[in-house]
This record gives sequence, structure tokens and C-alpha cells, in this order.
Amino acid sequence: MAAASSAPVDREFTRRLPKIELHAHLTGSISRTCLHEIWKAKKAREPELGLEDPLTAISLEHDINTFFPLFSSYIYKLCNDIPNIEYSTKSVLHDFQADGVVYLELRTTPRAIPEHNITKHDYITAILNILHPHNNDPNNTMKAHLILSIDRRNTPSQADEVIDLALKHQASSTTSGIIGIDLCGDPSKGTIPTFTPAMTRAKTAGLSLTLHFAEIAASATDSELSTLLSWNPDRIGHVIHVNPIFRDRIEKMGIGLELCLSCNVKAKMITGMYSDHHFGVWRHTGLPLAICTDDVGVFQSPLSEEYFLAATHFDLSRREVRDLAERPVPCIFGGEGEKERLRGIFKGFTG
Ligand SMILES: CNc1ncnc2c1ncn2[C@@H]1O[C@H](COP(=O)(O)O)[C@@H](O)[C@H]1O
Repeated sequence: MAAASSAPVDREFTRRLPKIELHAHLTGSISRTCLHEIWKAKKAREPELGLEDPLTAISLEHDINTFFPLFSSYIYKLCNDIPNIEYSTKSVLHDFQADGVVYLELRTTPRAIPEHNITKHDYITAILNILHPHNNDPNNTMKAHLILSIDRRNTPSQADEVIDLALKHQASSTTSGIIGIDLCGDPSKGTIPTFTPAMTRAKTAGLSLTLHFAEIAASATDSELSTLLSWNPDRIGHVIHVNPIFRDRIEKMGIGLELCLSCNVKAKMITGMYSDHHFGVWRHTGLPLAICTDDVGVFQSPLSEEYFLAATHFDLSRREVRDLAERPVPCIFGGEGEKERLRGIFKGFTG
């Protein structure tokens, strides 16, 4: 093991490395190949379909401004019936597992599709109907759980509806289900304090909370960050525009961090390149921390590549990368049994 540990980190190693993915948006995680298959079948059924082939429509050239419309004006129009939602969810699970992910928390925004008579409840049920058999199949090495997202543009009553759905399908010790609530969406939109009652209700009911945090300067005002922290989040994502006072508060609260390297670099959410990423600052804190993909279908960098990039740009050894991969365990939402399973997996990983 000592000899293996001193070898440089390569892609073969980061693919074999057991990995934990905590920040993956379901629709953003669908590969272009899967979307292409859906598009092809749709185009055969509806030759007049006015949507471009995903292989050309989804480029790598998305910045934070062009990124959000991609969902509402394109991907949601492709994945708009139950068979396609099921097919794409299966494909996302397959891709993460094939990349060596052993624990996945997927998140999605409940979406009604009136033109196909699909309610938000139907949408969630379709996804859970794929997750349940996946988790019950002993051949699968990865367990997957679901978080429901509240979009920043939601009204307070829409936010309440998300909490209602989450409680209706809340995970128990015997079934996989909803384990937490996320706040996401275009960070230039929304009135954050209006979500306080919904978030308080979610926490009180035992749902864990993760929040998109300080993604752009406009969503990182003292007032917004204070409101977000007042909800006692268990984890926060991105965590970019954070001044030393808030950094200190986050450390004292012991909040878990979800950091996304390629997303932040490719969408130009940070100034500079990988070596300038704030992972370089947060990694020296004692906080639980997870390297995450965010939207692997769009940014096209799987989790194994994110670990490879972290190792390359921050000069990490195999041992350090292995420890980094285990670092999220204390902040997963999946319960003590899952933490135990993951600790066992890392114990058995000899590098
Ligand atoms: C920079 N990264 C990000 N920041 C904020 N929100 C993001 C995001 N990436 C994705 N989403 C949110 O997730 C939805 C797509 O997945 P679901 O339909 O919910 O599965 C997007 O519409 C957006 O609201």
C-alpha cells in the first residue's frame, strides 16, 4: 500500500476511488448522449419537433447567464413525459455508478407538466420508482437518495408544496425516499426571507437542509447570507463570495460544504482557473467537505475527473485524495447506516 500511495494520482486511480456525490441536479446530470437518444425517438414520432439535437445544442460555452435558460427553454421540453423522466433518471444512476460513485444524493425541482397531465407528485413518484429498485438490487454498488429543490423564483406557497411533497415521500429506516430540501435556481432572482416559514417547517419535520450559498456577488449580501444561516443549514453549496466574517461563522457552525470545481471555472463564476478555486481555502478548515459535479451533463466533467483536477491543481497525493473522498461522510443526509457502510468501503480501499 505504501508503494501504491506514493505513485502520482492518475485518472485510473480517481475512477477506482470510492466517491460520494452530494450536489447533483438531476436534470443537469443527464448526459448529452442520453438526451440525444430521447431527442431521436421524439423526432421520429414528431418530425415537426422544433428542438435542436442536444449534441449540438448543449455546448461547453455556458456562463452563469446563459446556463439557467437552458433548462426551461430546452431540456425540460425534451424530458417532458414519464417514460423519458424514468429513462433519464436510470441513465443518470448508471453514469454515476459507472464512474465509481458509491453514494449519491440527487436533487430535483418538482415539476408539473400539464400538457402530459403530469403533476408534481407524479414527477417525484416516477423518480422514486427508479430509485427504489436501484437501491434494492444487491448488484448495485451505489446507493441513491433524493433531495427536493425549492427554486428561488418559487412563491411561498410553491415552497410549501415542495415541503408537503417531501414529507409525503420522506425516507424511513426501511425505504429510500426524500432526505432533504435544497434551495437553488438563478441566484439573481427571488426574495429569500419569504422562504423562512417553509425552511423552518422542513427542519422541524426532520428534513435536512442544503442551500445554494453566495454563488454570485448579488446573492452574497450580508442580509441574504444571514437569512440563509438563520435556517441552520446542514450543508451549503458553491460558497464563493464569502467574506472572512461569514467564513468564520460557517466554520463555527460546522456546516458541510459542497464545492464544484469545473462548474465554477467553466461558467466563470470565479475569477481565474482551477488553482484559484476557493477549494484551496476551505480545504484547510476542519469542515466536512464534498467535491461535487453540480451538472455533469452540461459541464461534462464526471466526479472522477473533478478529483483528478483537485489532485493536479492542488498537488495532492493518493493518500490525500483518498482522505478527501471520505471527508463528506459526516455530512451525508442518508443516516447512520449509510455512514457506517461508507466508512467500511473506505477502510477496504487500499489505494
Ligand atoms: C450553477 N449551478 C446551479 N446553481 C443554482 N441552481 C442550479 C444550478 N444548476 C442547476 N440548478 C437548478 O437545477 C435545475 C435543473 O435540475 P432539476 O430540474 O431541478 O432536476 C435548474 O433549473 C436550476 O434551477
